[in-house]
Amino acid sequence: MSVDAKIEFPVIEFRSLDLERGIDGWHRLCNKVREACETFGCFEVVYDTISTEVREEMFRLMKELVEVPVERKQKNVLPLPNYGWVGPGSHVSSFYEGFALEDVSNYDSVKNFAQLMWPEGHPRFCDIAHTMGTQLEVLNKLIWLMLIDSYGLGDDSLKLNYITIMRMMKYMPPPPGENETGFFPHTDKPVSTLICENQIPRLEIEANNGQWIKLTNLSPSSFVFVVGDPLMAWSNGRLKSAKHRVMIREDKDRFSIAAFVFPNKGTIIKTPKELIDEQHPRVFKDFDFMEFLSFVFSDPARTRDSGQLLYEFAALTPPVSN
Ligand SMILES: O=C(O)CCC(=O)C(=O)O
Ligand SMILES: [Fe+2]
Repeated sequence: MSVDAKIEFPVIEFRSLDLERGIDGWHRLCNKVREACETFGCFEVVYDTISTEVREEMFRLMKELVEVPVERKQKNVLPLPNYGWVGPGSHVSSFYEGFALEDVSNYDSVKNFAQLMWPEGHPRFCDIAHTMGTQLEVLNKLIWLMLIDSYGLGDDSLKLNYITIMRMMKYMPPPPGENETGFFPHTDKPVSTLICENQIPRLEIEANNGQWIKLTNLSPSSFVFVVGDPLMAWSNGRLKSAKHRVMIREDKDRFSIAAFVFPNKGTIIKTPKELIDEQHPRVFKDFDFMEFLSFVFSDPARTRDSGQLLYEFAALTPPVSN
């Protein structure tokens, strides 16, 4: 993929013949995924199990979604702060609009969302959003499994009860001649995220040297996997939560979809003991995910650069080696 100044952003192809646990191809993928997540905190995954037809249809339906009256959009409220409908001119940016579909792999939950937006119902939206959301959940699980295998851990070491929240976003073009922040720089607070866009490349990732890498050439079958703060904590700081942002330019509307892994109430984020030793002393305390979210969304923490919030909330100083 083409990137700014010679930093090679990882592109990993998930061919179905390599996706059998234990075979050589699987181990090669595990190592690549781990290396990408340790170096960049994210990578481009080429995954054609989610068909381009479903994906394109989803973006077409999102164009219908943004046309529903504001009174209906306002009904998209989630119990989590800052999730739910966020209209243009919010804290995110003047040019952003986002909806949140809670528990997207659960058909009834998708139906409830559709009923709020289209009181007469919208079976096509339900089918496509549920299919896409469920497939994104499967892809995320696959990537987690690769991370577990690459560290030689047991299956239970990253076993959480969670839901997948699918955020559907639109970025409007800024005034002519201007380059604008569509989504401010941040690390994700859910455990991990998969992002895709309607072929309008505007996502940027911060590399270790502080340089922003523009993801300009994602394939139509690609998704961007992003390590969130809790996954970084789980891995004892080996995996990096990637700072990312969306920079928009005057031309077309950009639509994107992000599938976030949200642990259920009461979930404790805990580093497996196998990832702690003399060389890798424990960096973060165990913490309750919801308490971390409350911290993040409490003032004044929310207004600060989010790249440091995990450290402020959970870092052990000094790190401990047992
Ligand atoms: O729209 C995008 O590509 C990214 C959105 C994002 O980073 C987020 O919702 O956390
Ligand atoms: Fe994000």
